[in-house]
Amino acid sequence: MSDTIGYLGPAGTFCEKAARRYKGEGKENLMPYRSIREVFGAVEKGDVKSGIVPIENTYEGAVNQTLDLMTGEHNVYIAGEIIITIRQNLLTHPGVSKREIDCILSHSQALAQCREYLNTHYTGVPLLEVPSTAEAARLVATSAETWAAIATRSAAETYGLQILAADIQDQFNNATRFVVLSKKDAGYVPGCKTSLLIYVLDRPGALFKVLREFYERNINLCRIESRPARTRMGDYLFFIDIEGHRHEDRVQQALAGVTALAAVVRVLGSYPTAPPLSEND
Ligand SMILES: O=C(O)C(=O)C[C@]1(C(=O)O)C=C[C@@H](O)C=C1
Repeated sequence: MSDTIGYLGPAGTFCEKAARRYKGEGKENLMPYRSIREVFGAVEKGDVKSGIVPIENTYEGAVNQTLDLMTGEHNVYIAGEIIITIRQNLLTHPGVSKREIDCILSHSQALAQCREYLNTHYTGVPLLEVPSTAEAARLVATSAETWAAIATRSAAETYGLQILAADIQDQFNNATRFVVLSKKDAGYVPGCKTSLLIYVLDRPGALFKVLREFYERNINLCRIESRPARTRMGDYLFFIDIEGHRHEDRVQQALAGVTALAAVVRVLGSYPTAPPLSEND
């Protein structure tokens, strides 16, 4: 296992780029997995020391599969995060022209981030969701000449494809936040955040009272996201990120208050807040 990092592969994904960036170029020992679920499983089984998975994008929002896996019994924690700029490219076999393309493959998030571009330039061309951008590139390289992939520049090099169109994402400052999964979260350092999973019974003011526990202790909420509780329509789980480490007194007091109010409170992890995107990222 050593210090291997599992990531959503194959080689050439944005997840791989995030893993290399997080550990520092040349220092990483990476292991690709076919799905986000397999990365969770590898961390839980101890096959890898940590794993990196995408959790939200500035344009398309949450990576729902990651959130849903966080609610499962995987017994892994968030121990870190990193944000990288996402530049999507349209890749084809060398020599293929725009009018020859009859199917475009990519990860659902990548297709969504290029929705307007595709509607404008490839109206009516079938879109095919696959587990990652690099898997899309690999499939194009080994399949029909007239397929195209939305993927990274490094995937073009890895799979011998041309970049027919670069930077096709609809939003220029497109970025994705990735979280680092581990069997334990990070120890206290200044500048941490804590991710929580909270389930409250459907009562007037229930969520307000939970949020008030943070407000009254001057704890800033930096994210709140809901996902279906998969019980009945209108029942939700809340993913809340707060500033502060779970070992800080004010956070512990707030969590004690929330625990008295909510049906479920799970600390997903405390970890250092990612540095802001660099200009030349
Ligand atoms: O498919 C990849 O290359 C990934 O790293 C996954 C992923 C995602 O799930 O959001 C990461 C960044 C991009 O937003 C597109 C896809």
